[in-house]
Amino acid sequence: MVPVTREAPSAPTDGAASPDGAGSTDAPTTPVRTDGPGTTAPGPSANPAPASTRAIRDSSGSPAPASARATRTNPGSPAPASARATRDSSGRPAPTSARATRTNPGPTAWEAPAATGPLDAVVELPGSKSLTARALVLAALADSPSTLRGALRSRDTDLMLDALHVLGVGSEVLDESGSSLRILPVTEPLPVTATAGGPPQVDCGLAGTVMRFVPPLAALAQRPVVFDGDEAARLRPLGPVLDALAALGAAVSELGAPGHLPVRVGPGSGALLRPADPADPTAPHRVSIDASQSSQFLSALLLVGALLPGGLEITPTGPVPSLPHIHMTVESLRERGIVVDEPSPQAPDGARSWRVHPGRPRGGEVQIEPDLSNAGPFLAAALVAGGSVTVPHWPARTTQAGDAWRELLPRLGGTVTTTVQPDGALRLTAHGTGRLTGIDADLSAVGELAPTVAALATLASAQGHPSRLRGITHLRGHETNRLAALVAEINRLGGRARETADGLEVAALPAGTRLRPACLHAYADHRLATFAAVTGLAVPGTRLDDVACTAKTLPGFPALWEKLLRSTAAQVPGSRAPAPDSWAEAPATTRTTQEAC
Ligand SMILES: O=C(O)C1=C[C@@H](OP(=O)(O)O)[C@@H](O)[C@H](O)C1
Ligand SMILES: C=C(OP(=O)(O)O)C(=O)O
Repeated sequence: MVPVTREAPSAPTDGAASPDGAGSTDAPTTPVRTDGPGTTAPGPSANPAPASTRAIRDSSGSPAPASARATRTNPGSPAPASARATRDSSGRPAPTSARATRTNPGPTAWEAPAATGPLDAVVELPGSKSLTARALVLAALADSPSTLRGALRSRDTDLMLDALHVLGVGSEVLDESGSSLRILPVTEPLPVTATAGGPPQVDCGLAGTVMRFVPPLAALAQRPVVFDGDEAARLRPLGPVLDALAALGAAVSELGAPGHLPVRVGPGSGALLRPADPADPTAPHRVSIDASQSSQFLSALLLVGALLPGGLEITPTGPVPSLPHIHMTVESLRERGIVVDEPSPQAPDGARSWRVHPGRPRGGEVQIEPDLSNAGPFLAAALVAGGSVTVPHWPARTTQAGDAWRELLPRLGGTVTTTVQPDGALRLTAHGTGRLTGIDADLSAVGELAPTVAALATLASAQGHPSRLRGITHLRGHETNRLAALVAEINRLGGRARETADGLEVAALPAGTRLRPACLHAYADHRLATFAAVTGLAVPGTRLDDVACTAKTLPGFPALWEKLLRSTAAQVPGSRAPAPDSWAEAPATTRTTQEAC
């Protein structure tokens, strides 16, 4: 296996490489083996990024120069400022720099509104983060321009768009909301724009999709690209992707802690652009990868596989979490004409291979589904407050993990009904009474739903019901160590939670226990923020140190949540929903307080 190199920390230099490697300064200088597969994300003190590697950021802390983030109608020509407006959490266009920097909690906390009565709400959700990320990457590599409708515009997806611009991809915003986008693709070697002050840089923010899906594209580019992100992103695991790219012949240099951002990835001698076997150009490239820490490692390779001459065969060495996300990747490829062979579901871990046949994804129209994972907190609110919450445009068939809400919510004390819309999609309604039940669930396939499940489990524990969430070891490498964070926040509320080897347990409290209002911590994690919002419904006085981090995947969350709570069935004539003890007397409004957590 070709080693990933670890550089003595220094300001990275540009290394324009021709596909045959001439002129590359991206090649290893001191080949040093770094981490092995299975590395877990170290705690903050275990992973200090060397100060000198931070020199690639500018003095303001903004990782990428503004020019690199400009939306372009074709490579190299900056688009008008209006085309790159994004929305802040209030829905107003945000300055470009707002999405390039980490959310700063600041001195104010958000007062999570408590439920004042049963709900009767319809919530329209923006597009799926995961589908938007895949649609952007595949549109970037397509055989013709693509038009995305219903795309999510959030911090993660805007960073993805910015990253693709660095790789030469063009884009145009087609409507006022920014959710209709035209993407102008590139062919390999991807025309990465040279920059004067060093290698082009990609800011991954805290987006797993950006930090895992884009480095393989840099391995097909004209020159190396440096990837970095938030401090918290430097703790997220990346090593197996780097190992796999290096094994395939890319030039990979770790600039900080082994297996973590920042890294430089380049084409090296261009091995990924040549047949794996010159004697048999139809033979696929082959690689093994340990994807037990994140399904995104496997998705990252699947997304780029068709571009390699002969295609790519990938064999995960062990279990893969979040399998619906792998199906989503495979379906996204197939919808664009790429042939993918999947292993038999019966094949044991370590003996499963995915083969992506060579080809170029088709461009054209793509409609993005609403984000069903982000539907979770809103649907959960019906179980906590009582009443009902409806999400329209729920796809009748989907690969999204969030479809599992249909099965999970009834196990937590709710009921779920659907009606068919004229266009064939569903209107999905969650109904609740305020009475919750605990759950014992293996969430390995749907780990991103765990924080919302944990919020309901916490409230169920105060009604006398224990819960156990299993199969989610990999949540320790999410935006924060979610198992540790959830346990800390549940206990801060007066619950009794503990980490297990592969998840967490929430012990039953005496039925009728009143949880303690507290100022909860988001850890810059959007799903910890929505955990606080859901628990706050039944624990009046709950506050949150950083609601702005919800902009990672759902800009406008506080306003949407406030609107949800205004739609109480109590205000609907004829409503007869029961009034649980936990309802607050205060009206449901979202406020911030000057008091810090
Ligand atoms: O591919 C994707 O879009 C995602 C895959 C999953 O990652 P993990 O397998 O790391 O959990 C999921 O949790 C994440 O929110 C999005
Ligand atoms: C794990 C998540 O995000 P990411 O795509 O950054 O991994 C998530 O959204 O729950």
